[in-house]
Amino acid sequence: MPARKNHSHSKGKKHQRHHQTQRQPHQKAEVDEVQVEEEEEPLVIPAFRIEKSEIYGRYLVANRQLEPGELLITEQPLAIGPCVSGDPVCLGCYSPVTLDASQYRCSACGWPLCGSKCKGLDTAVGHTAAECKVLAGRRSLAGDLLTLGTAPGQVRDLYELIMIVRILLLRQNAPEQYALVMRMESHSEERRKNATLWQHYEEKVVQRLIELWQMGDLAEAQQLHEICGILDVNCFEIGQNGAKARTLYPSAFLLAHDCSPNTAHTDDPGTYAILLRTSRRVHEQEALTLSYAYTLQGTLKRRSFMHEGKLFWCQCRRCADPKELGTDCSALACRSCQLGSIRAVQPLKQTADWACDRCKRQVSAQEVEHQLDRINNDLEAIDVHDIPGLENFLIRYRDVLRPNHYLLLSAKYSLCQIYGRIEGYLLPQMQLEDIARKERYCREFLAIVDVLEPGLTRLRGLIMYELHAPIMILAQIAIQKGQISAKEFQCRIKEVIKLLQQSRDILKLEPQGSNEHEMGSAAADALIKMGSK
Ligand SMILES: C[S@@+](CC[C@H](N)C(=O)[O-])C[C@H]1O[C@@H](n2cnc3c(N)ncnc32)[C@H](O)[C@@H]1O
Repeated sequence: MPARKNHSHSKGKKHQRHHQTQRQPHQKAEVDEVQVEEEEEPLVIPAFRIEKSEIYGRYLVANRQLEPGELLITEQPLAIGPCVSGDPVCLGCYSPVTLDASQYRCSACGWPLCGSKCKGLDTAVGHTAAECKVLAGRRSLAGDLLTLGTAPGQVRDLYELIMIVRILLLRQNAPEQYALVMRMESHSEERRKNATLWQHYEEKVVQRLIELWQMGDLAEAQQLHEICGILDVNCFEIGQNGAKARTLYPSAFLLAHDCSPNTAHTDDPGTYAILLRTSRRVHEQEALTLSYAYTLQGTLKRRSFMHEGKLFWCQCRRCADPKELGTDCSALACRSCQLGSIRAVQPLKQTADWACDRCKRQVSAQEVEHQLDRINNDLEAIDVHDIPGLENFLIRYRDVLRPNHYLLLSAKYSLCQIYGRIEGYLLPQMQLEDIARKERYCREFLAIVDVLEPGLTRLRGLIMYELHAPIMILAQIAIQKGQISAKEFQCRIKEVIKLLQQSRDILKLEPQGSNEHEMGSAAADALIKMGSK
């Protein structure tokens, strides 16, 4: 299943899988002024510049109209490390590992690695000799504790320290890179006011590194808190083909957030470089935006995620709209009148009551939040390959949530991906009604993604690929049975071709070697077989 790519610490949910100018790659984003050099050099207007505002802080603005798909930034990470998820990964390449005794481990520090030939051994983006020395010196406090019997929380806490140690090593070994990291926003002052958050990092990171790991010579407490803040605010979550890491990039961190953004990014599985493109047309003077949160979540959830991790309340057009740009993807069914929809009346006020648009019954935001958490837990408890389980989930909540609700869409997206792909439900084995259901779910999902992540976005590319197959099969069956005319058949085939073309054009932007790129190639092959370009 393709992994979701989100800016920073958006939590990976099972059922939600789902800055460069025209000039050179790796160019710095500091392009405030256009330099006129030699007379014969054509004047190149950089695609964007850095601005500063009271609301956003530093952010990037388009210097001219940008067309969909323009490559704006491609740059290597300043720092990379395991995500804060608790899932053990190889310190060299971030692919999943186990904690059992048979797992290959680094002979010096004892941390699990994918194998002796891991591509990330002794590279700047993997397990370096300097890091190994630090960890080997604390083997009994770190690597040796990573066993099957270790509590998941403790595993998570140990992995969390890796990226912090790597940044401290930058300070010693690459001071310029360290300085770039330390220029990033940490929101330390606001974080300090949140006693629970501050105490968490004080215990889990600061005291551990200074007192237990005896690393006080590399950083004081204040700096460690600063680094924790920088990581929470600026990290990207990346990874391809099962690998998962978090990264800091020298200029991509400057993009402001929007819940329906105008850029999309992906990462190179070999180098972990980010590739950031416009996903749709961006007008001159428009801010360049990406989404720090998963876009297929409701306003209540997205806003609290941003507030917790990034320390701001999003006020974007989508957040301000009770119907979320017309998608209505947070609406609940009213239990009282059974007719109306319950929505946030003042979505920018996080704790304001929600109300039914018919009978006006009010529900507190807290009650809504609890209800959504319960439903989300139900969904998370279902295996992603459990088709009957997911279908039952849709039945159980169809009278509780409105049809476009993000939790229903999440289940539908999982179903779109597994119908046709798992034993018992492979396309030739599927009942006609199941094929038709796959088509319906794909269409419903695509209609929402078209609004929330319009243009050249991976999610659109993936779902369009999923959608082409059921349309094609059902059209073939229908013409064979004489249920549709040749004209109608042609019309459906035209739609299939259009879906495959768009899917190919989007997914070919994904890096070579990624599952998404493979799917783009499959779309291209299917088009060739159909005699189309
Ligand atoms: C990754 S940083 C972006 C760069 C940052 N503005 C700077 O000057 O370093 C994220 C921070 O930018 C600010 N920010 C980004 N998007 C915002 C938005 N839509 N509304 C308010 N603040 C935003 C918040 O302070 C957030 O914590």
